[in-house]
Amino acid sequence: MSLYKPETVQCNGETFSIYLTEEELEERIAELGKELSEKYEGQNPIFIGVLNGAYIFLSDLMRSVEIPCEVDFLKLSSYGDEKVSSGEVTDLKDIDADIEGRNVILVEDIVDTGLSMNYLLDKLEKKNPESIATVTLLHKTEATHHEVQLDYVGFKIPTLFVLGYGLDYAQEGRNLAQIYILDEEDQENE
Ligand SMILES: O=P(O)(O)OC[C@H]1O[C@H](OP(=O)(O)OP(=O)(O)O)[C@H](O)[C@@H]1O
Ligand code: HPA
Repeated sequence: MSLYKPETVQCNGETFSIYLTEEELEERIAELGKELSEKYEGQNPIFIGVLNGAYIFLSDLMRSVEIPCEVDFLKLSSYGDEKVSSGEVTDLKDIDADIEGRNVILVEDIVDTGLSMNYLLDKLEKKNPESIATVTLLHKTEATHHEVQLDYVGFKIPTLFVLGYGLDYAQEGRNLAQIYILDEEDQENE
């Protein structure tokens, strides 16, 4: 299979450079899968992926987990076509599964301001699961100003816009096989 992984990429007129390679992603996701397999042995956890961004990460993460598990999805939006959060979360789809009494693993592609994760935790806790753990591939540590519980973090990253491996800029770029970052100078000039 050939993967789409150029050194730099133009998206909506802006230039992004490679930040995390396919190998780095694979290695870290295998580690996370191993940790989750050990932690949830015998518990049949349910992974809940947050559409759209988390679909590629979730698919790789689940396939690195070596215990019985299930999956469901919900869908939110707060960025629209912009690089900054609108500050409001729009619910676009709820989960179908009944998670009462279940061990839930909530999977995000990125925690930026923390608004979405904070909102999701509140929403899922009301459904009375046995436990909720959170996993995010990327965490913009210095940008997060909402209170969030983060249990498993793939990579801590700077406050710069990123793209690829499920993450978009105005819906483009999700099919890139690696993570790309906007040049710091370009971001500062905005
Ligand atoms: O921590 P925050 O500032 O809330 O940002 C994180 C959220 O932003 C992105 O979703 P987006 O609203 O862009 O929708 P998408 O997943 O469909 O791209 C991402 O997938 C997270 O859900
Ligand atoms: O840096 C980002 N890139 C893509 N989507 C996002 N959603 C929040 N932050 C980001």
